[in-house]
Amino acid sequence: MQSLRTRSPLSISPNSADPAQRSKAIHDLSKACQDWGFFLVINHGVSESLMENIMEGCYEFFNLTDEEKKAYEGSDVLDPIRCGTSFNTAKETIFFWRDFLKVLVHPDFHFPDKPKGFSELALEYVERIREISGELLRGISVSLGLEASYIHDVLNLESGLQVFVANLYPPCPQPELALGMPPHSDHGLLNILIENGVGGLQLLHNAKWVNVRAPPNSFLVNTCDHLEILSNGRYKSVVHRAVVNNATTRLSLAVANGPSLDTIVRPAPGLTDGANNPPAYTPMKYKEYLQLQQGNKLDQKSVLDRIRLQKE
Ligand SMILES: O=C(O)CCC(=O)C(=O)O
Ligand SMILES: [Fe+2]
Repeated sequence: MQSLRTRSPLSISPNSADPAQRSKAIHDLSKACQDWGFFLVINHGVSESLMENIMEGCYEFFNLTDEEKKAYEGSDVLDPIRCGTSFNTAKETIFFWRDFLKVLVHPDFHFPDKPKGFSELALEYVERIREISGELLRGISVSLGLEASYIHDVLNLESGLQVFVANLYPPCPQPELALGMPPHSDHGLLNILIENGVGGLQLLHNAKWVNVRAPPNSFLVNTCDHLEILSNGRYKSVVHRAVVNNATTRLSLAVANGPSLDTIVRPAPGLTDGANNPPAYTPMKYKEYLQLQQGNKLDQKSVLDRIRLQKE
């Protein structure tokens, strides 16, 4: 797997003092986005203890009683706090071997008030993730030949949507008959994931499933549908899934970073030209896209396929 071994995400900042290091990092970033759509960020400056404590908070949340968790169930896909099983049990006939907690944490911060202290930790964690995501998106803008602040400005990241998603996959007696999460791509711009050292994530690369691990203290980042739209298909979102095992509980924590809900997203005009490279996706408001994806069965890249203009 491609790994982005920068000294810190800051070293890809266009304002970095060392131009050679900066251009190497941007080149690596561009290659990682094009070749794999998944990469590791190490030496990112987020403390080990914050990463451990936030995972611990997730375990404790899932260990609350069913009664306590019921208060956070939610009903609408845009409810600020939702927890449950599978992905969307209203639409699925076969459920997935997964418990989840999904919380909207930006532009307004929401969070369950239990377990004690979890909310304060989460606030600190998602702020750090937003800094890393913002820095990576500056590098990605430059790698696409755009102004460093292009993605931030055009997609209104000042009020960008950030979603905290904890996934718990308990041991499954017949793992070969079940999936934790079905093949899908993610809706936003960049997802940033950590896990508890138990494998299970797989990505589709050249029509084969490849196992992916996020080593301790690293972030596993993947490019999502709205980066594919904005880059007019240059950086594709990658289909991935979670498999389960019969021995150990797996916990993953993904933070989704996307445009603001009211932004209409379209391919960057600077990356299209009339005849040779016309816009390949219909503009759509991010909120509508999200409602379509979260309100249905999770199915490969089905929502992106609906707005694709040139069929692949
Ligand atoms: O658990 C995992 O590793 C995958 C989670 C995931 O794909 C997601 O939350 O979108
Ligand atoms: Fe995902």
